[in-house]
Amino acid sequence: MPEAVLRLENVTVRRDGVHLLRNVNWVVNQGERWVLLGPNGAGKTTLLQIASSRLFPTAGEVDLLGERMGRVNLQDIRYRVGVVSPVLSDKPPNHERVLDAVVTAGWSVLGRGREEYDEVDLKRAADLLSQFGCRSLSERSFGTLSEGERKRVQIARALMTDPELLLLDEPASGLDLGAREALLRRLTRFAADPGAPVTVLVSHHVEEIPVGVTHALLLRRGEVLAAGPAAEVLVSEHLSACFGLPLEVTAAAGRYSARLAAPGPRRPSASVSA
Ligand SMILES: Nc1ncnc2c1ncn2[C@@H]1O[C@H](COP(=O)(O)OP(=O)(O)OP(=O)(O)O)[C@@H](O)[C@H]1O
Repeated sequence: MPEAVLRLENVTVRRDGVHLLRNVNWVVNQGERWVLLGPNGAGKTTLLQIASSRLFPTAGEVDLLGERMGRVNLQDIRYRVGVVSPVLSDKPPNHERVLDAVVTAGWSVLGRGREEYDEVDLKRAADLLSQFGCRSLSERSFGTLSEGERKRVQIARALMTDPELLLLDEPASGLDLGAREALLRRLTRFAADPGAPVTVLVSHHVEEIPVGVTHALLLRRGEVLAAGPAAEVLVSEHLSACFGLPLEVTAAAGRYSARLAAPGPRRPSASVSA
C-alpha cells in the first residue's frame, strides 16, 4: 500500500455557522502531483491551511507526514511542508538580495541578519535558483524582480528546507503568458524529478496546470466533487459541475484547456397551424 503523505477523513471546517469545508476525504500519497481546482470561495485556501497544519478542522481527522494533527507539536511538522502562497506565506522584503531570500529559509527567517551560512547552504540556494531559471538574478534585490521571477524565487525558497510536501497556491495567477509558460515549464521539469517532494498546486484555471500532474481534486462549496487520477477528473462533465457552467475541456500533450461548450443544435420550433 502506498505511503500517505496527507490523509483527511471527514474533515469539516465551520466558521460562524458557515461550512467552509464539509466531510472532505482526501489521500495524497508519495510520488503524487496533485492539482486542486475550484471556483472562488470553494474552500481551496482553507484546505491548504489544513494541509500546511495552519488550521485545525472543526471535525474530522488529519494525518500529515505520518503524524496525527492534535497529537503532535505542529512546529515539529510545519518545517517539513513548503508553502508558496500569497495568503499563507510571507514575502521576502523588497531590499533582500535574491540569494539571501532563498538561503534564509534554512533558518526560517525573512531578511538576512548576522547569521552565517555554510557553503553547502549557499550552494543549495544557488542550485535551486538555477533549477527555476533565476541563477542570474542572485545578486538583485527581491523588489526589483518581475512577478514571474518572484514566484520562481519563492518556490526556490520553499524548497530550501527540503520539504516532504510542497503546497503551491495559484503560482501562475497574475502572470502574463510568457511568464506563465516559463513557470509551467520549470514546474513540469520539477514534476518529472523523482526526488522532488509531493506537490499540491491550487488553481482556478486548467490552463495553469503543468504537464506531469498525476491527480486532481475538484472542490465546490466546500465539498469534494471529484478526486482521483487527473485524466479521469479533468473532464468536461466534472469541470462543468464544479464551475457551474457547461464547459468543454480538451487535453493535448499533457496540457488542459477549457472553454464554454458550444450550444447544441437548435430544435426546430413546432409548426403552428392556424
Ligand atoms: N471566518 C469566516 N467566516 C465565514 N466565512 C468564511 C470565513 N473565512 C472564509 N470564509 C468563506 O469560506 C469560503 C471559502 O474560502 P476560501 O478562501 O477557502 O476559498 P477559495 O476557494 O480559496 O477562494 P478563492 O479562489 O477566491 O481564493 C469563502 O466563501 C469565504 O468567504
